[in-house]
Amino acid sequence: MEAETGEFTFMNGVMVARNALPRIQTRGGGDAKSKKEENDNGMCHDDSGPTVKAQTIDELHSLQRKRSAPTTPRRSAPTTPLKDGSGAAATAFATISEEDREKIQLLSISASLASLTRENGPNVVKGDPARKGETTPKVSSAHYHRFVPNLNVTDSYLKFTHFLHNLSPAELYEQAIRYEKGSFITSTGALATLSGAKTGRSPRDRRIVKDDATTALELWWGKGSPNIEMDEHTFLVNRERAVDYLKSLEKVYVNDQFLNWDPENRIKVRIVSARAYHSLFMHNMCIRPTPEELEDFGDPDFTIYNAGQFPCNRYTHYMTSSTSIDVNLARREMVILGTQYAGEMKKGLFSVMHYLMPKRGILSLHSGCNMGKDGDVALFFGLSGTGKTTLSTDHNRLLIGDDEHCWSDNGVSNIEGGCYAKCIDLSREKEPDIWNAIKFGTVLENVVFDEHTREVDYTDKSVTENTRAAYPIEFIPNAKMPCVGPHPRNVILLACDAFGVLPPVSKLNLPQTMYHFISGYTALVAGTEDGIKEPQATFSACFGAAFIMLHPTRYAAMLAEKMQKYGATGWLVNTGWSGGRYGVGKRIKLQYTRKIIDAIHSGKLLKANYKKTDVFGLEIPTELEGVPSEILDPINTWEDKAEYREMLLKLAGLFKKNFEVFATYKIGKDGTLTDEILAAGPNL
Ligand SMILES: Nc1ncnc2c1ncn2[C@@H]1O[C@H](COP(=O)(O)OP(=O)(O)O)[C@@H](O)[C@H]1O
Ligand SMILES: C=C(OP(=O)(O)O)C(=O)O
Ligand SMILES: [Ca+2]
Ligand SMILES: [Mn+2]
Repeated sequence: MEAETGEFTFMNGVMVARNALPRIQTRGGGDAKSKKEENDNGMCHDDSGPTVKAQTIDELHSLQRKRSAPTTPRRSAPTTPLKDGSGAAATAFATISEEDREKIQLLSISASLASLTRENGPNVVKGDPARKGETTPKVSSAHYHRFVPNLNVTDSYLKFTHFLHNLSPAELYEQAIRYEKGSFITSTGALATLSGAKTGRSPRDRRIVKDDATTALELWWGKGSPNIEMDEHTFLVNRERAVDYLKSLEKVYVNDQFLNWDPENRIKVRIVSARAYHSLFMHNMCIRPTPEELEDFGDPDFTIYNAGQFPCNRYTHYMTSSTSIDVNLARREMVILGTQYAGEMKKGLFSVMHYLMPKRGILSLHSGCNMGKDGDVALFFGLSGTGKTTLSTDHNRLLIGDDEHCWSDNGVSNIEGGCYAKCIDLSREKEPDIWNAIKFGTVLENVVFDEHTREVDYTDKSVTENTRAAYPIEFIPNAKMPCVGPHPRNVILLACDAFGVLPPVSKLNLPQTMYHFISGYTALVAGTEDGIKEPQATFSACFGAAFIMLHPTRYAAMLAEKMQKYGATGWLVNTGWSGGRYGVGKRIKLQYTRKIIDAIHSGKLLKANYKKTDVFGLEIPTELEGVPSEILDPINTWEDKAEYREMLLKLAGLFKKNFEVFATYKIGKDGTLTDEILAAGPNL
């Protein structure tokens, strides 16, 4: 069989075997030429199915994508007045046309990208420059606000800036995979990305504009404050640098979204960024507008310029590294240079909320939040890695949010629209809801995966220990939508005590709750290398000193007032070590911590028998269902009791020392709470 050797040739466009085997007969058999309905040119053809409705390849491709339908039914403005003269009134009522809406959006985005020293906003065009024919008609900003020809024209003035506005996750996947190195789809459909050299926040590079008028007086400055100052001029230098960088690119991503599920206190945010990864991250983390809300978005209340791939200029005043995260409250803008860590955007906006909300009498909280079926709400405060995300994600309760909340007279509301979970050592068994949330749409930062199967190895720390997953809150099956709830019943303060001396759970009175809230203690282990490392105590006021804008006592006073008013109970939960310090003991089993949390929620723990510990004076339960009784008092778990005592006193001393700076401040209007709070600390 010659044909099987693959020797074919073309002859007058017809493929024949070289040694000219008899022609293969077409379906139907017999003499083809005798059948009228078949071609008579002697060529094979395939008429087995219906044909496509396109004449060309381009046409075929254009058939594939359907234009997103306008979501709001629009009343079109009548072109001619109606006979009864109602035409004018009808025109006034009519919503604006699609075209005008588009122009308003273009102008708003052009204004966001405007240089402050040169021409007005740049010429912007919506769509991907790589996909010609899919962009909207180019609209020059000159059409709108430059009636006099500007002779002082630069090259950037001549350039059109393409922007991709609120792309869908699918579109952002395509962008990331096509244009950003290190972007891959994992076996469960998540988008694996790399955040670059920075895999965590850079608090020492975070600067806030200090002006003479308001911020100098209002904000917390000086010792202990996270707010490192910068002047307005330097901010503008960095802003110009970021904007120029963004405009020099082929295209930028623009996200228009919301913060805060409380409709009365919702903030409109715009994020301009250079990477699809950043756009998808914020799509997941902020509240996603409905198509209708997006059409009526208008101008944002706050704008982030994320030029993280580009460094700041070290010759610029105040700059101490190539990274700078700058917040200007008066301009309602934030600039990011020299770091691509996406958490910087999320936590930057949180800082802004820590300023805006208290001004309205609303308390902003660095806490997770969930709610039982009966409407009992719990807050979970704690520094990074203490368990806010893990413990607020509870299969038996409704998740309101994992990290940032507001507590107003109406109850609690989540600031965000998504969660940002740590994934180091993540397991399906221990944290099934987070595990299952890592699917299509989720951003997976800095994880390591099998190059072929794309299965993620959550134990691998090759890139960083701070591996993360960012997903929309709806990816958690029992998310509470909308993410709001009534006033909290329990306020749980989480500490990961690597000294191993704090009890797994203590019931706190109000002054104790305030003492521990202001202290904001946790102890993690410095360094991730092998070998035993000394635990490092961290005190971060309000469990979020890195994000608060006002003096800690301002938030503490509001928390005390609200807890008192609504009768919430405070708890201190140690999610850290038991049976010895880090290196000797072990981290308390997540299973036990969950039992403790369950008993707090159900109200059972409130009714338990308690005894008081010495030094810290904490009320600890003697028994708790599902938890071995001996671990409830940490001294039982230490082999060497003298060593325990030594460690306990050491930690107590660190608490005392940390609190010294707060001793001079008064809390509450008459300051009555202050003495009680001071007395609520450890006794040495
Ligand atoms: N007993 C425990 N309680 C809470 N978390 C624990 C416990 N033991 C281990 N962990 C792990 O500690 C980490 C807590 O991190 P996370 O919940 O993301 O903290 P946060 O949201 O406060 O930054 C998770 O990786 C979790 O699996
Ligand atoms: C995103 C962060 O928060 P957390 O670790 O509390 O989840 C962070 O600190 O960068
Ligand atoms: Ca949503
Ligand atoms: Mn978290």
